Amino acid sequence: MLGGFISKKYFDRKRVVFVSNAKSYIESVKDTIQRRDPNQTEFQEAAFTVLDTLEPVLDKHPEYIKANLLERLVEPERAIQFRVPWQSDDGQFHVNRGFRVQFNSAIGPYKGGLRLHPSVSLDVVKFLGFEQVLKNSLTGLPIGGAKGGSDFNPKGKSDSEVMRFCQSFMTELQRHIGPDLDVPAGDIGVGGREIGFLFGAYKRLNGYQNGVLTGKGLTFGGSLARPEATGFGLLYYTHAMLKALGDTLTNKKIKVSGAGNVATYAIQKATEYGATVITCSDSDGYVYDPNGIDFKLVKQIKEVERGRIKEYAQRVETAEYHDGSVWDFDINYDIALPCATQNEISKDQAKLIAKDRVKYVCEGANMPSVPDAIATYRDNNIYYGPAKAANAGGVAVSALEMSQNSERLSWSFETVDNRLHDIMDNIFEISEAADKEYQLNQDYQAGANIAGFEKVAQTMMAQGLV
Ligand SMILES: NC(=O)C1=CN([C@@H]2O[C@H](COP(=O)(O)OP(=O)(O)OC[C@H]3O[C@@H](n4cnc5c(N)ncnc54)[C@H](O)[C@@H]3O)[C@@H](O)[C@H]2O)C=CC1
Ligand SMILES: O=C(O)CCC(=O)C(=O)O
Repeated sequence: MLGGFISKKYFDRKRVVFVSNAKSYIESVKDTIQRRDPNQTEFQEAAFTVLDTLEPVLDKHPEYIKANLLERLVEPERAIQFRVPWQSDDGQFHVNRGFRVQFNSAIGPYKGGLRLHPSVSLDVVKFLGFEQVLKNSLTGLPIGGAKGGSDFNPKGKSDSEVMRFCQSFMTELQRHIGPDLDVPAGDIGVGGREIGFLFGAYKRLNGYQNGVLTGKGLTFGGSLARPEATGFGLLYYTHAMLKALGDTLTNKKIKVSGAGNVATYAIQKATEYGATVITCSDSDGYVYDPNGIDFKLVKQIKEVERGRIKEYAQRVETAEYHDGSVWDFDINYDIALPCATQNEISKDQAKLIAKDRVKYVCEGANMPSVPDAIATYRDNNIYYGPAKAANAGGVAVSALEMSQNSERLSWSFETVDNRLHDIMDNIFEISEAADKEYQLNQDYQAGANIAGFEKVAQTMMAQGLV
């Protein structure tokens, strides 16, 4: 069958690409990405990491090559950039950039978070949007992929400044979103406070449509267990992986990075499983507590007081604070759960993870390990749970929030949490099944990419030239 495509020509504007097989087709798609957006290094990292694992699927489905499916998959359906003017408390006028990348709507309305951080750019939003497409597919729920945000820095801003920014941001974003069109939620720098301000601004312009955002407050359509979902889901996934490998979380020593939404609830659930979380961090430094990090205190300092993690060590006698990255801290432990940000683990830091006898790395943050770090895990027989599988619990419960909004009912915490647990078990199972089907030797990263891709690919094929 594949022979039919040998020497097939694709006419790509002025270039002629000879596609002889799956491998050269993938290389030609990577060339196209590089040629179109040479400076989008984070998007390239996310896209190439996925493309490099799809060769066996294309060998099995040469019709995807004929349909030039990968080139369509890596091109967002729509990328919106807009001006966000706002006024600070001292009366000065400021302008930030807003983005929404609506990446793929094959299997449902666009869905994905909004990030407020100075590093946000079209590149970052595209990498996150691309990851979201396959992640959302893995949840088994009917949601397409998107991401958005702004280079606005919420650090040190007053509540009024954050509110005025959110109102201005939504003044533009509102024309592009809707309960059946595109449903944003939180991400770095966007939690319950920001979603409330964004929802209020949307409502003033369009009336009450509570399915337009997720992560809402419980009094206006939010779901119980959404704040906990990403962190809890990460531990349900990790638990499923360890179980499949004949191991448990009990008495394991865990390093967590970050001290935000994902990290806080990951620490809580890990502790409930009988593990000890010995670290957490922010962008200045990390806390080490051999007795186990108290998630309630982290939440109080970071979410309520909006302070720095340094303050944790000032309040807990057994804890130490150090400037720098938690991944440079040399101590033996069992499991690494990066929950801060992209590319936080370099190749050298991955080597230290291996030296520190870590057996498992499961990602709460999006793309926290650089490609060379992932290769280092593989070389050292460290089992690796990639972000798009391990952190899918947040968006999964967002989709359950959409269901509750549609039926105008609220489910109990237990109902949502049980469904989350089932979804995370299923994500591990389908990733493992793809790993076995394609004989990948316990490569759960490739397994997740393939399982997420197959549903989107089949759907895009069924929908014609989309
Ligand atoms: N909130 C959610 O539901 C989901 C979040 N994620 C991902 O999880 C990660 C964390 O997001 P959230 O917890 O929601 O954000 P957040 O804004 O609540 O917390 C982020 C935390 O990371 C820390 N941080 C930022 N840069 C850092 C660095 N370079 N080193 C150490 N710490 C750093 C911040 O100080 C903050 O404590 C991000 O990669 C996000 O995309 C993934 C899936 C869902
Ligand atoms: O809940 C959502 O829609 C967004 C979650 C998210 O941004 C993510 O999975 O990275």
